[in-house]
Amino acid sequence: MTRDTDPPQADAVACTGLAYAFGAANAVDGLDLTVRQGEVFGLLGPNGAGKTTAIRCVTTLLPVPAGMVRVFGHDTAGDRMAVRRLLGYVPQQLSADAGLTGRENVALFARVFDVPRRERAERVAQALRAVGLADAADRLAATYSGGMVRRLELAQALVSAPRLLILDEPTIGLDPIARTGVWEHIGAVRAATGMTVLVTTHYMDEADQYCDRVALMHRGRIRALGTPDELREGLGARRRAAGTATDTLPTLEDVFRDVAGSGLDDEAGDFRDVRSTRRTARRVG
Ligand SMILES: Nc1ncnc2c1ncn2[C@@H]1O[C@H](COP(=O)(O)OP(=O)(O)OP(=O)(O)O)[C@@H](O)[C@H]1O
Repeated sequence: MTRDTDPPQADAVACTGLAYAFGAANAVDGLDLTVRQGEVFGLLGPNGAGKTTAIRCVTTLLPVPAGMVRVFGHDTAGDRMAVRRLLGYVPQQLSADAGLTGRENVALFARVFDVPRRERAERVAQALRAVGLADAADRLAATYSGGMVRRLELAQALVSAPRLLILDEPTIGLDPIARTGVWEHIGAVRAATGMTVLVTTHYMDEADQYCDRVALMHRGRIRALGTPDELREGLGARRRAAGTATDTLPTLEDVFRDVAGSGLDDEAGDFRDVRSTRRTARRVG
């Protein structure tokens, strides 16, 4: 599904030399990244790797001080509104209002995203159905479980029929069944619409199972990129060459550790990262 205004064959996301610093700290440090149309792309990396900062540049919520970001060929710097119309974003932070019903929460997003008034009621109902919340639509969000809240936030992002859905740790703090539920609903919408998905996650099993390609980000840059199989086989080959191969094929977590090294345990992340992760986990848990 392309639109007339899109440059032909444009990638869903193309970042070239993207850099973003908070004061003297380079959160994103020369990021080159391409997300192809229609794929589910996983951005992985330890706390503080720069994933959220990069994603916020793609969504236009942060400016792009250095480098370039294009979404379906539209430059985020020059064509901000065109980019915003193309994407749906589920941030780490809570975006649903506990004092509104599920339907009211989604309707609010429909208004903000300029869904035509005549279509709004049906589009809201459609988004709620797509995430399995039709029966709970008229209950206050305060009564929802953590998994239902996350699916409600997904419906909020889907109501504008985005061509690119960006999810920042969509399943953090959820139990395994709720996690599967979130991914199944994403998969069903994707199968119906061909939507592209860019997701960050710390769950390697999810990346392995649901992502077409993954990129491992560390200290502001991409350190490894490929399908989960390619990454595993690549590490296996390096281990064979070094004479350290074992009988079992490496896991994606092994690849992650190989790329991030000791930075995984003690160098990356800070108080802000921990606080943000815990806050998210608490409210959805
Ligand atoms: N508002 C901010 N002010 C100052 N520093 C920030 C801010 N936001 C992020 N940072 C710093 O930028 C770096 C990248 O953070 P970012 O949140 O992008 O990483 P992340 O990979 O998304 O981490 P996590 O997995 O914990 O969400 C970190 O060192 C972080 O401390």
